[in-house]
Amino acid sequence: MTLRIENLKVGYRHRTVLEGLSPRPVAPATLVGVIGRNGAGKSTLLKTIAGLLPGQGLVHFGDRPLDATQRARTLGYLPQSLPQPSSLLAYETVYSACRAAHGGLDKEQLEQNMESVFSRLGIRELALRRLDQLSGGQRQMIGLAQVLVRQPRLLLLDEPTSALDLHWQLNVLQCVQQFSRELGTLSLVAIHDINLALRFCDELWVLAGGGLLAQGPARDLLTPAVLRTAYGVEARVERCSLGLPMVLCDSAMPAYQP
Ligand SMILES: Nc1ncnc2c1ncn2[C@@H]1O[C@H](COP(=O)(O)OP(=O)(O)OP(=O)(O)O)[C@@H](O)[C@H]1O
Repeated sequence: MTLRIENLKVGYRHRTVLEGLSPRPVAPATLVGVIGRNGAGKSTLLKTIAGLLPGQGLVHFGDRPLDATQRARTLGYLPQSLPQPSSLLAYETVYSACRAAHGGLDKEQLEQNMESVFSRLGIRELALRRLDQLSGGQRQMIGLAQVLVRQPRLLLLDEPTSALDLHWQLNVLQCVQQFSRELGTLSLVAIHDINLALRFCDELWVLAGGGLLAQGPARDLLTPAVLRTAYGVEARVERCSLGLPMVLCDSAMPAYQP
């Protein structure tokens, strides 16, 4: 299903964060990286699409508005905060998320879904550990498992790699990419690591100055001018030995205001 957003305004009671947001429609199975400096509005945008903040404008998924019913059926959202530590086992929290999403499945099917998510993410050894005895990064992986087990058609991930080491950062992006391709899931991922975004995302949305500064294929979009405006940095975009673009930052511009 295609995501269509037109003239979207998002923010808080006394503060508009993004206005006139009209990205080109996004096709199913696309992995979109949402990037921009701190405070650019990445989380606010994802929360609005997730229905946690009111927004003005049009958000359609497929041929229907993304309303509460549609969200309950199609959407998976991972917030920036990690799952709260509790005495529950990791397995139990993922199982509850699975039951909530797929109430009609029998026990065997539910267990198959669970098995598939734990082994895809490579976290089977965490299944029987209590959440309050896991590290921050391990809890972030369990949070992701709680979302992926629902098999959402629209996946919103707010900095899913913020607590992860190099291995797990790659692992998560690889899983999300594979998941998007296999199930046709459309994923929006807010992310700070630009090179990770360039490596895995099909398309980037660059937020800056209260709107969408740029949108396009990840491998062509970023230029020194875009990076200067979006982040206030002097940067180069070079090709690595695989021919993929890589951003190298040289300096931060002093007293930068977008
Ligand atoms: N609850 C709130 N009430 C009022 N303003 C808020 C609230 N939460 C965030 N903001 C403001 O909205 C703007 C966008 O914040 P948001 O969290 O969406 O940015 P972000 O791009 O996700 O940043 P980061 O990369 O730091 O996570 C910021 O100026 C922030 O101060």
